Amino acid sequence: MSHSYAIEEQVAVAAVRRACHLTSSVFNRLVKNETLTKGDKSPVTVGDYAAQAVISSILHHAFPGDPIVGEEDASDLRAEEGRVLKDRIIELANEALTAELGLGDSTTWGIGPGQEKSAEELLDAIDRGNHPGGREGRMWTIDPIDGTKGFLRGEQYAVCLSLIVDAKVQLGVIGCPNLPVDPSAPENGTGCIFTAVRGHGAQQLTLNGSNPTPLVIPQTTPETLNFLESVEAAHSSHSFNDRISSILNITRPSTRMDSQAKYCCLARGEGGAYLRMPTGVGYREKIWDHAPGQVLVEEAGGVVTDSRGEPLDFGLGRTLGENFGVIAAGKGAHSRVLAAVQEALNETKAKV
Ligand SMILES: Nc1ncnc2c1ncn2[C@@H]1O[C@H](COP(=O)(O)O)[C@@H](OP(=O)(O)O)[C@H]1O
Ligand SMILES: [Mg+2]
Ligand SMILES: [Mg+2]
Ligand SMILES: [Mg+2]
Repeated sequence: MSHSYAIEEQVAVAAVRRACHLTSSVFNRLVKNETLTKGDKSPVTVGDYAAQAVISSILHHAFPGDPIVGEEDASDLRAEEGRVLKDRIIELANEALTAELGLGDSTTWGIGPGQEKSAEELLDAIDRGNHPGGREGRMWTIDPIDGTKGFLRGEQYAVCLSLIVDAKVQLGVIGCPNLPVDPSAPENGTGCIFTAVRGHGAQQLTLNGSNPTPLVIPQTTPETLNFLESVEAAHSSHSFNDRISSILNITRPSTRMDSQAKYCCLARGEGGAYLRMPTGVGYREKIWDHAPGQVLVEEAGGVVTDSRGEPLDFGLGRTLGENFGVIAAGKGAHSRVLAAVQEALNETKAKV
């Protein structure tokens, strides 16, 4: 029997719950100057920084020796111009670390409610996410807000955490505060957590940690297959997906959604395939954007590969290396989508 990672899962779910509490409460209070534009032109908010500080602090308490590959770093906050932003982040992180969320008496693993931390401790917690990644040993990935653009629009985003051991994702936890608990009754409320442990299945919980429901991707027929894709046209090629839809005679329009909520929806049978093909050359996909989603979909019975049909390699560092895109789908659908993708790629090559 494979390792159950029971303590890791408990700590990871608690950390994601605290971070989701933070991001959903900050959204309505977010003011104009609380968002920065990073060097790569992408946005980052006080919510991203504070959520990484919270998750990293909880992981450090429970597993002090484990390295972390986190999206954000605190260098902009340590500069004098970052003072106001920093003070706000410290306030938000401490609010989330000390909140009574009904996680029980969990002082042993530091899942709180804990003590307030100093600014220096919280900036250091953010910067502990600077691990370069690699092929050996245990490491966590944190994407404190995946789909920051969706978060800013009030649409989908996800708080994403994974544990990678010797380049294999063993545990994935994804919190989706804005995702309907029951897709067939969206009026019944939003807020879900998805968890998966390799060899032990995938499940959905409510945001307060209750109602565990096992997830299995249903069979799709040509009539029910459709694509999940990014909202942002710069993140994946919409026109390529249209081409694949037409090769496969798919008439249902693609469902556009930000973040790894796409992997979560796929895992619970909303949408038959997630296709993310590069829009140009040069961008390398980050491991924190795919690690928890990959184990979740695989444990729900699906398949995740690149456009060559190769598994994603989480042992290359902070990125997945040269970008061959991502195809995630249920078992039957995956081979059909992969064949169509390869056909479309060959057509393009033949034209050049
Ligand atoms: N040119 C590009 N191609 C593909 N992904 C990109 C990209 N630029 C940014 N991204 C990534 O796309 C993620 C969002 O994916 P999606 O479009 O599925 O919502 C971003 O995560 P963050 O929002 O965490 O920064 C970012 O890492
Ligand atoms: Mg980002
Ligand atoms: Mg991301
Ligand atoms: Mg992010």
